[in-house]
Amino acid sequence: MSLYCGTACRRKFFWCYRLLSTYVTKTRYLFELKEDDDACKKAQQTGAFYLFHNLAPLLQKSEHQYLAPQYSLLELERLLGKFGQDSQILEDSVLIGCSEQQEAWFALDLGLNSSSSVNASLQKAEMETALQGSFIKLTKALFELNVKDASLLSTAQALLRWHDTHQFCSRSGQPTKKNVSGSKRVCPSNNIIYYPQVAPVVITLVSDGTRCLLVRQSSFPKGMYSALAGFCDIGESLEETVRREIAEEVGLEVDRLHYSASQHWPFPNSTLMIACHATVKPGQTELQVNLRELEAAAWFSRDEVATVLRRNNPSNQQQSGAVPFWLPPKLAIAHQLIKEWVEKPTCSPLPA
Ligand SMILES: NC(=O)C1=CN([C@@H]2O[C@H](COP(=O)(O)OP(=O)(O)OC[C@H]3O[C@@H](n4cnc5c(N)ncnc54)[C@H](O)[C@@H]3O)[C@@H](O)[C@H]2O)C=CC1
Ligand SMILES: [Mg+2]
Repeated sequence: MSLYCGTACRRKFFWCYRLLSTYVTKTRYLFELKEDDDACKKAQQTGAFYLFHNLAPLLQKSEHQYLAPQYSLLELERLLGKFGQDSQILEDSVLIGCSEQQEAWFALDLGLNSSSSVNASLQKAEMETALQGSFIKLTKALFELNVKDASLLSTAQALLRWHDTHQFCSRSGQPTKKNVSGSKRVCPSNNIIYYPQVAPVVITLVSDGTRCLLVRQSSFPKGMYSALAGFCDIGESLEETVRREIAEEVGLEVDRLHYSASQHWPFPNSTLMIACHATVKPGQTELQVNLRELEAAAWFSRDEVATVLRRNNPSNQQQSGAVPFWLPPKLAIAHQLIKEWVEKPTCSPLPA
């Protein structure tokens, strides 16, 4: 189908098309690969593969950061052959994106118990030697990856985990079958389609106008404080979740709130973090911390938070002993929310 609406406006639309073409073409190519098994199999022939072992990505350490190596199908088949593994395991790979030149990117886990391969779990140490890298937990590696790799590997891990934990139909109990791209699983006995799940979570930086509220869960790394987060309950709007979570966890009522940004977050499962700023009424700031949810919550001044942001490295702080807390790393949306508040403390909010 033509992308132009007619000869008269061809020139004008040519410019629009030229401006959008890379992104639109890439998006439509990925859509085709998700829907069409044959096209996706073909794309694997020229595609690149990222490797995992039990959900830990294969990484190579360069001077200052981790790099995620890519392998061609041919390289992968050779490697599998070397380990006496048949290439059926490739059926477990999932599509995670593509380059601007339409080179499709896939992820494959060599350590999970595969449904399609007899001898699925390959020896981790032997693989690492052959691949000249290490399978490193994403929780450890994420913050030392560049933004592109961090995002790709987060997506890959979430998708691989979802397939690993959703291999059976919850209605019939029969094994479900993954399509080639991994965008869905289907139960052959009743045709129920299962799509990868994402849980919406709101993360809110609460302010009383001059201070912001930071909280700690006992599961956080020592000394780290963050914005207040919570899963959306079924039936709730985003605004309702923000109001409920703030009331539940610290006993405050939201006066105004506004949306800031969102982020896919792979821990502990796939969540969509929806980041907001909220204000409470001045004079209604007394905290009643729910100790079943939080270990601590406190108000911090803009100066205190700005100081910690400037030197946000827990080991430095422990050495100097000068700053009692630290904040989530740059890649986390909590960091962006806090930074936004420090830089623009009086952005115009909407009523909740
Ligand atoms: N990217 C970032 O900057 C940050 C991300 N987070 C993420 O936000 C998420 C939610 O924060 P929490 O305060 O723990 O949520 P929360 O305040 O809703 O409490 C967690 C509890 O909610 C219940 N729950 C309801 N629906 C759930 C679901 N779909 N999955 C798991 N538990 C569910 C469970 O009982 C669980 O123990 C966490 O997974 C955390 O990793 C938290 C802070 C910063
Ligand atoms: Mg919470």
